[in-house]
Amino acid sequence: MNRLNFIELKELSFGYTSNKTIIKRLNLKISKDEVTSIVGSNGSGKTTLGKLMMGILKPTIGGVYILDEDVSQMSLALVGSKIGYLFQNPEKHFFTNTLEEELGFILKFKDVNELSIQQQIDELIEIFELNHLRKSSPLLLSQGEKQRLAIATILINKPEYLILDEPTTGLDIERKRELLNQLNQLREEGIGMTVISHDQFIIEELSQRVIKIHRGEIIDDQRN
Ligand SMILES: Nc1ncnc2c1ncn2[C@@H]1O[C@H](COP(=O)(O)OP(=O)(O)OP(=O)(O)O)[C@@H](O)[C@H]1O
Repeated sequence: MNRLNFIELKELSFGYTSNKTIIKRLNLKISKDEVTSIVGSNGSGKTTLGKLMMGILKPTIGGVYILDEDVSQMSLALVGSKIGYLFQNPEKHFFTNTLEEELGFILKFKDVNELSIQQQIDELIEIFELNHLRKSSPLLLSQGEKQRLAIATILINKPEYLILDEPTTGLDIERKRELLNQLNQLREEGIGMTVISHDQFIIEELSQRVIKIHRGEIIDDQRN
């Protein structure tokens, strides 16, 4: 397997305040060819790590590199064109009145014509089985529908890689299976993924590599 490093962390350290280090000198290479799960107990630093990987948070020491490019030198929009980030709370993604508007929003700011916007919206609505909800308010959807819409809004930007923070929160086993199928389909299309999760089902079914974090340090790194 070609394990080209997609994301690399070098001596990465971070604290929200100067007196408490949350991420401690992490060194890690993440390949696009396998799904990587990041696991660990509450408060171990998983979400913080995900936000550092996206450049949403800035390291105190060390750095994050996407395909050898220093994330601190990249705009959030540029990082966002390469990596789609699913927030722990999918509602953080929504700010329009209907599901269709939500999906088309980003494309309106790019040089994309109306017909192409509509085609891309229709395609994602089909994949994520949201057709009956086109005119619904994103905030009124069920948890599973919100997760699917949030992932669809990320995919419309055509990222090469996804970082998914707790993608199965609030989903029953049937909805988890549906999401798993959709994520596996994306993998087959060549989209890489890191999944931050407590959910044993999604970790076991989706990932080939499991990294365990404890108090901001890697304490285990296993491949299936
Ligand atoms: N904005 C913030 N300001 C200050 N401290 C924070 C902030 N966000 C998180 N923390 C602290 O950083 C530590 C790591 O939090 P983080 O959310 O990264 O953990 P986590 O492993 O994702 O937890 P969980 O599994 O509960 O989501 C915790 O002690 C948390 O209280």
